Amino acid sequence: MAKKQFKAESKRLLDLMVNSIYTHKEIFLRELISNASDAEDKLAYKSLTDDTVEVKRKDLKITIVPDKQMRTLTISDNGIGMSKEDLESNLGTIARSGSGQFKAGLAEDDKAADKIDVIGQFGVGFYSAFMVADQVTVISRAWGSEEAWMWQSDGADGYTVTQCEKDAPGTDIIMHIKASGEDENYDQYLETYKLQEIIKKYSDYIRYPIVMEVEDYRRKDKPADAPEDYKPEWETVKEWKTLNSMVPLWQRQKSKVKPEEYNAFYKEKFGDWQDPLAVIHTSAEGAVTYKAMLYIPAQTPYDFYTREYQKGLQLYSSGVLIMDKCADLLPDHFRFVRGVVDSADFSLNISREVLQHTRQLKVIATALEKKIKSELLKMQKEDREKYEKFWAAFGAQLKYGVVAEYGAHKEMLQDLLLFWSSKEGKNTTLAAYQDRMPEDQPYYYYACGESVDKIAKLPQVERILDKGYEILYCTEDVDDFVMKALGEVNGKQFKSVSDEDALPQTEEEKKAAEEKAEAGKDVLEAVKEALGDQVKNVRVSSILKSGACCLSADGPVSLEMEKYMSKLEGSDHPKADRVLELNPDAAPFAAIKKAVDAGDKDTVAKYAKLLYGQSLLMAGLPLEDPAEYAQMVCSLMV
Ligand SMILES: Nc1ncnc2c1ncn2[C@@H]1O[C@H](COP(=O)(O)OP(=O)(O)OP(=O)(O)O)[C@@H](O)[C@H]1O
Repeated sequence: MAKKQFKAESKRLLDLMVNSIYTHKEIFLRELISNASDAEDKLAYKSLTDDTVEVKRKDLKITIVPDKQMRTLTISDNGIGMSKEDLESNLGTIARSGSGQFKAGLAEDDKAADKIDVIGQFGVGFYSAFMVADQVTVISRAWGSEEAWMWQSDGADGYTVTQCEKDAPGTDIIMHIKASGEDENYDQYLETYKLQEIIKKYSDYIRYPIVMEVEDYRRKDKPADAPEDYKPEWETVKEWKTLNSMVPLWQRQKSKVKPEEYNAFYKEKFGDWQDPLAVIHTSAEGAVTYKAMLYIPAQTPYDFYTREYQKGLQLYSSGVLIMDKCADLLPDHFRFVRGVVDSADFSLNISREVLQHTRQLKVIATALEKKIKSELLKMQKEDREKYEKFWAAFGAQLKYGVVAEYGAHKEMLQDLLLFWSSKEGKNTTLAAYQDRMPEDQPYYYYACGESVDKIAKLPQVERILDKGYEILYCTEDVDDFVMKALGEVNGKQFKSVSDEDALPQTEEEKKAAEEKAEAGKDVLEAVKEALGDQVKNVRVSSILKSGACCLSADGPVSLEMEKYMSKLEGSDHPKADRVLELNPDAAPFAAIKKAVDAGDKDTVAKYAKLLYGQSLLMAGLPLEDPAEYAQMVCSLMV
């Protein structure tokens, strides 16, 4: 059976193209400039491969001319140009890419091909002109030909091609800009400031100069014979200006870029007024070829810990901006990193606004994550002061990273963490803590609280310190979760000093504790009865040394977790099972015992509430009835 060809309703197809592919109308300029750059590239390639073509790369340029009176915007190049046939086949057939064919025709070992970077591939970009123009005229003269041709279309009723005059080879794209309406301001595409802005945004790294005549308001030179009361005069001058930077910093050799250049680029591009803490300039060749320039900022952006903050790296393909914040390139724990990634290998979708396949992205993201980690580790080892600055700005983010996804990233992050060390009186890494551990120390110890000072005074801290063991003082809400998520590092587990089994007990110690618990049973029961449901249990403490009491929790929810969750939105948060721990060797225990033995229930209740209140305060939790507590304390004084 004979195969039939698909037919396309070209008018509808064009309409679809113009109205459905792109999200932003301003993209038309990026597309036409990319085409002009491709045309220059093809001519540059020709000059490298054909001795008869004498074109100097430095003479190649792209010119932008807005004309408000005529309502036209003209984009001209002095590149390869198009013959009548080229115009008909390239601009008359939607989705036919002369540039794509050109690229496909280059041999792999073609040395001259390395010097060019053709962008076009889909054969649709040109038609984006109809998003902003109601008529497009293309005047083109192919290189080496004397003839020039004019292609013209209003986008709806096909196109015409007629012969015309053109002085030199190259192409002029003349767009007649649509009239502005209520919904859309087309006039802006005739304003030089807007055109400059769009070019800077999307086409800053096009490798040929993009020039436009712009107005500048300047102070006139002071005349030599100016009178004493001379007032400065201003004038408006028109001058041709190159709008794009051309060579992106990240394409330059690392050794040739000065630190000031890196810093200036960062500040301008990412709107920070402080120099970054570190720059990572890296490239890779192989499965995916890319160049990246990443920065670690010195300060926390004001919205960093809010939902408004968007993570991501700028993504370029062959010097053209594709995405401003590509989130897939950064894991959440490194969301503070700013920077750019450039690769010609991305599978772009037809609008060049998103990427089609994420495989290349994944490869790059994984490599960058490792790079960022090793850069931070290097900073931690070689410039601790700087690292402390980094930690103050973004340490919490790394901790959230440890907790996220059930601890899936803990191995990536654990070496980067810092905690306050009871021994050092400053921040320590886990590795340094482990190096200092006495041989018999069974765990990494940590204690949570509001501040280092307050934690140091917690009664449950005492016996661990007395053993000569170091404690990590944790002052952030998330810390308890971090320790639970870390679980075990280098064969040692994390233990809260408030855990009953924080210090392993010998059989004798266990027996002695059981005996004490048995001996104090009537006190424990009386205190529990007095406190009722406020506590789940009252027990003889094995975590106190000289302190009289403290609060701890049984079960999976710790007091710190309860505090953390109570700050989250919503009302139904899990509560810790509170346990009041009493020290049978401390004087208050004996005082309660006396009251119990005397059958003085009121005094027992008062003492129980006092000890419970103290324990709540030390744990950083609110008293349930502060007035009653104050009264009870006062009553002790009279
Ligand atoms: N200024 C120009 N000079 C020479 N040829 C051009 C010019 N503009 C467009 N062309 C030709 O027209 C073809 C179609 O252009 P169009 O912008 O529609 O697609 P493309 O650039 O090939 O691909 P993409 O859709 O990926 O941008 C190009 O491939 C190129 O051959």
